[in-house]
Formats: sequence, structure tokens, C-alpha cells
Amino acid sequence: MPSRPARNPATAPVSAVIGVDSSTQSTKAAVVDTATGRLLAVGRAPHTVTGQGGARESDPEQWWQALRTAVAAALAESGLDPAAVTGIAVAGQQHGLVTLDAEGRPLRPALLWNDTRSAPQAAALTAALGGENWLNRTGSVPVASMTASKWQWLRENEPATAAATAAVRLPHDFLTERLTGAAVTDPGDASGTCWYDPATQGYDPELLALTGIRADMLSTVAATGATRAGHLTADAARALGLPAGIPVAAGTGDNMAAAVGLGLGAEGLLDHPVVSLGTSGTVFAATRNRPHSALLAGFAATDGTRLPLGCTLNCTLAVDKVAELLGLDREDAVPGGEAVLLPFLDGERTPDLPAASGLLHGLRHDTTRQQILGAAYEGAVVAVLRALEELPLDAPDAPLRLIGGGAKGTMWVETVRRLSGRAVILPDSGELVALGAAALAAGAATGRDPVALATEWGTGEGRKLPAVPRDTATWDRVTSVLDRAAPALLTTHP
Ligand SMILES: Nc1ncnc2c1ncn2[C@@H]1O[C@H](COP(=O)(O)OP(=O)(O)O)[C@@H](O)[C@H]1O
Ligand SMILES: O=C(CO)[C@@H](O)[C@H](O)COP(=O)(O)O
Repeated sequence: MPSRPARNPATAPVSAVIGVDSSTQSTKAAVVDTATGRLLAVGRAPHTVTGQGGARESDPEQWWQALRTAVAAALAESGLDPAAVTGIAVAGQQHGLVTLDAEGRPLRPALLWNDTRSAPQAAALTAALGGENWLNRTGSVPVASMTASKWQWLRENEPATAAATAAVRLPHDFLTERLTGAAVTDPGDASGTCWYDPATQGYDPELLALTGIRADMLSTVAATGATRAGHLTADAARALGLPAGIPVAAGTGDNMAAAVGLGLGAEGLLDHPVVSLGTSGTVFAATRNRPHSALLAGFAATDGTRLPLGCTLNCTLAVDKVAELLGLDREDAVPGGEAVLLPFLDGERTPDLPAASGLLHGLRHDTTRQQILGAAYEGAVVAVLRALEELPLDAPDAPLRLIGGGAKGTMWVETVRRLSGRAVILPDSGELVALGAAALAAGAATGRDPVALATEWGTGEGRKLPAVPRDTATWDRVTSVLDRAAPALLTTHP
């Protein structure tokens, strides 16, 4: 299995690729044997997220520094001769707005996917064209997370910065440009901007005009599949200690890369759902079916299939915060019983309640701290699984693949099993996004299909846990509180 780093240089592969996962909390770089998919080493570096209230920002220069640190750590750990590295790709947190000057320097910190200050701009964009129209044109109704909403926020709140902006990038294509000098993104991450039409595979000129942005300010969208964005420049090669000129794949958003790592898509599994438990809770599947739900974003996968996805703002960080407030270890939890906790500490996107805060309901004299923590897990999981029910899938009983940092936690796994009533697969590797990026890199290096490569590598394989009876009483209690509280959660306290 490809999950354990190899420390023995004597088994060094002839060719290796590097997959980078630049997510909300950290960068992870995986060095992978191109022939077998064996994970040789992983390097890590943390990110800083700042902001009070609805603001969430990070410095793109820190992502670039973190990428260099993580790659250096992974290479050192692998013991590999860097000359053996034949390709690299970056997958990144989606939607973030990176604004650059003409020299490619960030003009301000990036506005992240979970920054909810752009909620009024999202609502105004939706009202301007109508939600149905947006769904038909981009696959998604604008919410605060979408890049176009963030750009509108910038134009209204920091017009001087917007006017000085020469280029707008997403987190992953900002980093790919640092590697190649080329402004190239991919259909998957482009479909999270609300400027891109997956049907025509191009930016929609009317949507660009509506938000006062020019196509030449955005990255070019690469074709699907094993697409190269370019080659590693001499400067980037020096910064990373890698050979100059190796192919750099177009990369993608983190969720799309996880799909590749799991072997989802036309060349692999279709209609099999995945739940990712990280800062965001996401649920998605590669499918040929068109989604039609306000709870979902109609993203594109990297291989030409669709990747409809539901995303919550409050998952592992929110539940960890509740554990901290209660003075409990995150595993010191039991089912919530009568208690219902909606852990919407950062506002919420699914359902679309950007001004929401956390809500505790059903508290009694005999409620324990462990039940309150269990209720937080239940609230976070129900929000994600409700979006699962909206996915247009042809394999209704397919097992649920569970990934992301939270999948390492027993309470997360058991809560998902209990509330979904589905069999769950826990992939052996904890680094599906980086492995998916590595498959994209190997595709760019060899010309092979990345999903087929990941399937061959077996990176998505893991332990299967059988289905348990669904806890419909808890499901009904949480969804009932959620539906009745939603009108109150639409606004902040007066
Ligand atoms: N053993 C564990 N049990 C439960 N949760 C864990 C464990 N290890 C890490 N996590 C959670 O994983 C999260 C980070 O997951 P990750 O998928 O890397 O996040 P992101 O992609 O948002 O940066 C942390 O917020 C932490 O709560
Ligand atoms: O906004 C979305 C998906 O639409 C998020 O899933 C981001 O892509 C961030 O992911 P994590 O860093 O939480 O994994």
C-alpha cells in the first residue's frame, strides 16, 4: 500500500513525482514513486489564517514559502536524488481571491473560501440574474465563498486595491504560476469562481462584465486530463531544489484532486460519494449527471465529468472549538441525546446562513459535557449528509469514502456511520489530495490519464466498515431544529 513513507534510499525509484496540497490550515507535499504510486515521504508546513467576525485571510507569500518548506522536508525524508523528480502539481483550497500587481506580487492578503464578508455581494449577484440563471450558466448560485462574490466585495470595500489589480488568481493557480511563470488554471477550480461556464469550458463574458473584470486578468483554463501548465522555471527549480524544465501539471482545487486520488471519474468510479472532514466538511461524487440543488455547487472534475459538491464552513475546527470550550479531548464524546448543537461558529454556507452563529438546543439538568460535544459532531455531520441526499447519483447504496483530517478520528467515523446508515470506506492514506495532485503530475509527465493512474496505484484503497442501522431519531431531531432555527440564524444579533 502507498501509505507509509519509505526511508530506504536503496529502494529509490527511477522516477518520482511531487503532489502538493495547499489547504486552509497547511501545505503538504507528497513524493510518490511514478511507477507504483508508493508514497515515499510527506513534508508539511503550517499556514496562518487571520480575521475576526466574518473575515478569513492568508498571505499568499506564506503559501509559496510553505510549499518550498514542505517540498524540501519531503525530499529530505525520502532520501531521493532530486534529479529523479519528473513532474509536480499543486492542488489548493478552492475559491480564494488572490489579487496581484503587474509584477505578480500580492496586493493584499487573499480572501479565503470561508470569509463570509462577501455574503451581501453574493446575494446582490444572485438577485441581478436570478438563482436559476446562475445555476444554468455556471452550475452554482453565488454564495459568499465564490470568487466572483469576493471580487465584488473588494470592488465595493477597497476600490483602490481593486483598481490596482492587474491579475486575479485562485490559490492553486497562484502557486502554479510561481512554478511555471504561466497563468494557467483548470476547469475544476475555475468552476468555483462563478465566472466559468462548464458547458462551454470558458469564462462567461456577460458574467465578467457584470462584475467589472476582464478575461485577461484571469488565468487561462487548461483542457481536462493530463494537462501541463508549463515547465519548472530556473528560478523555481533553484527555490525548490528540483530539476529545471520538468513538467508542471495544471493542478486543481483540493476536492477535485481528492477525487483523482480516490480514482473517481470516467476512467474509474462514477457516482460513488465522498465525505471530506477538514476545516470544511464536503460531500461530492464524480458523475455524468447534472445536479440541480441550491445546496450544491455544480463543479467540474478534472477529467471532464461533473463534481457536484456540498460544502459546510464548520467541520473539524468548529467541533474542536466546542471540545476546547468544554475542556474535553475530542474523542471524549457520546451521542447527544436530547441535545442539539448547530456548530455554525463561522456563519454557514450549507445551508446558506452566512450570519449564523452556534446554537445549543435541548439542554437539561442531566445533560453531560460529553453529550454536548457529541451533539456538535452530529450537527456538523447532518449538515454535510443533507447535501449528500441532493447529489444526483446512480449508485444509491454505494459506500461512503471518508477522507480529510477528521477521518482519523473515531468519533467522526462513528457519527458518519450512525447518521448515514451506509457502509464507509476509510482509505489507508491520509493524503488523498496530495496523492491526487501527484497523479496529475504523473499524467503531465507521462501523458497518461491521471484517474487511471491513481486507480492503478491503488491510492484510494482502504478498510471497509459495514453499514449500521441509521439513527433516524437523531437525524429528525437535528434537522427539525435546523429548519425551525434557520430564520433566526439568517441575521446576527441586533
Ligand atoms: N486524530 C484526529 N482525530 C480527529 N480529527 C483530527 C485528527 N487529526 C487531525 N484532525 C482534524 O483534522 C483537521 C485538519 O484536517 P485537514 O483535512 O488537513 O484540514 P484542511 O484541509 O482544512 O487544512 C484539524 O482541524 C483537526 O481537527
Ligand atoms: O470551499 C471549499 C469547497 O467548495 C472548501 O472545501 C475549500 O476547498 C477548503 O477546503 P479544506 O482546506 O477545508 O480542505
